[in-house]
Amino acid sequence: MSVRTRVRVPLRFPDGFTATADVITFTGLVDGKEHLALFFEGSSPVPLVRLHSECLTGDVFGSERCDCGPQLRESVARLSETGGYLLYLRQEGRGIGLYAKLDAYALQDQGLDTYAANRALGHADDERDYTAAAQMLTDLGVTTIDLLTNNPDKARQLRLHEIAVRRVLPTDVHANPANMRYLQAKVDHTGHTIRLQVGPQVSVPVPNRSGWGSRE
Ligand SMILES: Nc1nc2c(ncn2[C@@H]2O[C@H](COP(=O)(O)OP(=O)(O)OP(=O)(O)O)[C@@H](O)[C@H]2O)c(=O)[nH]1
Ligand SMILES: [Zn+2]
Repeated sequence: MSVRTRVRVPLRFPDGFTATADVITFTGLVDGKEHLALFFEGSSPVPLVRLHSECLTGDVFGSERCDCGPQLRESVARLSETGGYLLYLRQEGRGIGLYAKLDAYALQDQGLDTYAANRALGHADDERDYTAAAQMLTDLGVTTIDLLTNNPDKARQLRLHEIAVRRVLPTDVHANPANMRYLQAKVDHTGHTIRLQVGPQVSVPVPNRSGWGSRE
């Protein structure tokens, strides 16, 4: 496994935000998928890393059923500020694929929560494996990271693959009426560190970006 290609790409988002990243591809990743790394220049010896699981509906079309689109936009903003890596992982639908995710949405419209819907379709709650992400980091010479996520499983799996996660930093809370139930299920079921508040809210920043219970 190794880096295959590295190309510089100027990025412009629909809201006018711009950044520049090196887009990096790989050979020999364990799951054979076309995962990407985006490198943002910075001076920190320990890079900030975001593992973003593909979500076509949220990332591309702006679906409000989840928080993926705003998390992606936030990650790029933070990474272009501090430097680091965005790993864009082809794990659509928590690893079950796009069509199955939409089947799961249909079941959620009948009352199941996001995890029960997966199980009703014969899938596990979360089928994501981060071995390839660890391989990508290793290929890039990155062994110690600060990880931007609310999902404890990402840090746990990376550590199993010898990636030292120095700090886990939460993303902002990107709640709206259409994704509230989904975010609540993540908190209740998988221990996602999302500070949900009661009542309507939109993209509420968490006060401390240095990690839960710690300050820089
Ligand atoms: N199966 C399924 N997948 C979903 C659903 N909603 C979003 N996803 C997928 O979930 C993945 C994102 O996972 P999340 O649980 O939102 O967040 P996370 O990656 O675990 O945690 P963060 O790092 O904090 O973002 C993407 O691949 C989405 O396509 C759903 O209802 N069912
Ligand atoms: Zn999503």
